Amino acid sequence: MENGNETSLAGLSVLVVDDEALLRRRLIAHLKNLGAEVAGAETLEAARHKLSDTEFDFLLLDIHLPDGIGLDLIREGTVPESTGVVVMTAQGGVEGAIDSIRLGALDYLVKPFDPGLLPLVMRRARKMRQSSRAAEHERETEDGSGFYFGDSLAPLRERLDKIIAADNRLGIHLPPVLIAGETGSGKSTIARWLHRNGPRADQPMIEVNCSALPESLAESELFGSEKGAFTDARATRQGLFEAAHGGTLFLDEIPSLSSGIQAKVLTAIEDRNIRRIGGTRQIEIDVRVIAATNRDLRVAVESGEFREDLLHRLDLFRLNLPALHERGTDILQLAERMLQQLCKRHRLPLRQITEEGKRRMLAYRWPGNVRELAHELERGLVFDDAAVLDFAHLTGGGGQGASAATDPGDWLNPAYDFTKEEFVMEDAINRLVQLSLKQSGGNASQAARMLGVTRDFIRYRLHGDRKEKP
Ligand SMILES: Nc1ncnc2c1ncn2[C@@H]1O[C@H](COP(=O)(O)OP(=O)(O)OP(=O)(O)O)[C@@H](O)[C@H]1O
Repeated sequence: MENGNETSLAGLSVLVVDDEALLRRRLIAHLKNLGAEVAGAETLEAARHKLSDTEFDFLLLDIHLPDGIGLDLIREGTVPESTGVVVMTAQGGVEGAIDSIRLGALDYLVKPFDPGLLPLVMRRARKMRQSSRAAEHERETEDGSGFYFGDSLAPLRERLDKIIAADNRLGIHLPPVLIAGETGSGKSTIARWLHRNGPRADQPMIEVNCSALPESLAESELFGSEKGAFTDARATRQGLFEAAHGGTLFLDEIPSLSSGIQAKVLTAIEDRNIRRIGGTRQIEIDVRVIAATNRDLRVAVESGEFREDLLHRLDLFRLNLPALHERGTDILQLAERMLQQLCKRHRLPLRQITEEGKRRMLAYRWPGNVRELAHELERGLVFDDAAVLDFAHLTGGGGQGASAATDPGDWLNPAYDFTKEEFVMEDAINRLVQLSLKQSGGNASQAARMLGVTRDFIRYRLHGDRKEKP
């Protein structure tokens, strides 16, 4: 499907839902051989679980399942709009196939079929999706994929639309995009949104968590290796830049890459070609790089952890995602939408959040951002029997808790009650450091001067989870 290889499904994820174990295994093995990431489910219920955890590019769906009709997954809205559905029907089941097309399935296959047809069917289905995408994009108010923008992310949405318009004009050699935001604020989700709503939606998007990539493997993973390049290189291996050719490569936590690899990434972006380890040939690539970071890259440049030249190259289109606690009352709308989805997933009646609960949610710092909100809601739903959610435990402080001061000045307020608020000195220091960095525009030296501490102190506080204090 990319790199001119008509049958490759590299970069695509597929869920195969069929209760016939043999056929399911055969399809899974075949799709895996073609490079796809594949999961299987034998019942509707198992499919619901998989679909609620992962967003698949394709759903290969049998119509008759032991616990119901496969099409129910589309009817009940369990299948996200971004997932292309291809229905598998038994001979004579054409009516079901027609029903499924009416419901929005992209294609159908009559059993028994040759699994070799799958790449062709998927390519055709993706083409159909692409042509309806422009209209879909127009229709989307918030976001068809469940991403909630709200008022606070309206400027971000505008910026995304501008990037997509520029991408549509350019077609090839799309400039890199940098997404900055605290952990759990939605960087990966926005990267996927951009890919799915842009002109490369029918091409692969490959996601790499750079912090999980051991340094020894990073180069071969990203750029590939020729046979014999090193002891274990028994065959030529394509790197992820090549695998993402024509599509998007998402480099999450990009500052985790070593300086040497950062330099290679810069060359790949600038020269639009790569060289595999042990290879002499330059291989042309057309990859849109989206990089994400939860760190202030200017601070990382100052401390020598990030290459300034790469920052300049990436910083052309920057998307800053605000922390959840900066999103005002949007947090309540987001929580309500997530609650609806969770209740549906756990088959629970819809629960309301009390006024007090809302107040607590607005006051809380949410250090884990939207991810933490999702966990809190799920915890409340699954472990609390109460008919309403009031988030009483959020007042417990717990270091980064709700009722701690919302700005450091509160600690100096005579009304501030240290016995009730469970004041945590570490938290206070970290927040002072964050505040000074914010006011100095991320300049660690200036922030250090403001607080009367050394620059190292700021640095160690920023990366305290990875390095010891001085
Ligand atoms: N605006 C949003 N609307 C709906 N869901 C969201 C939104 N933002 C984030 N989420 C959800 O919050 C969770 C965390 O988002 P995501 O993984 O994109 O964050 P991240 O910034 O990439 O995190 P990390 O820094 O840890 O990589 C995901 O489950 C995502 O679906």
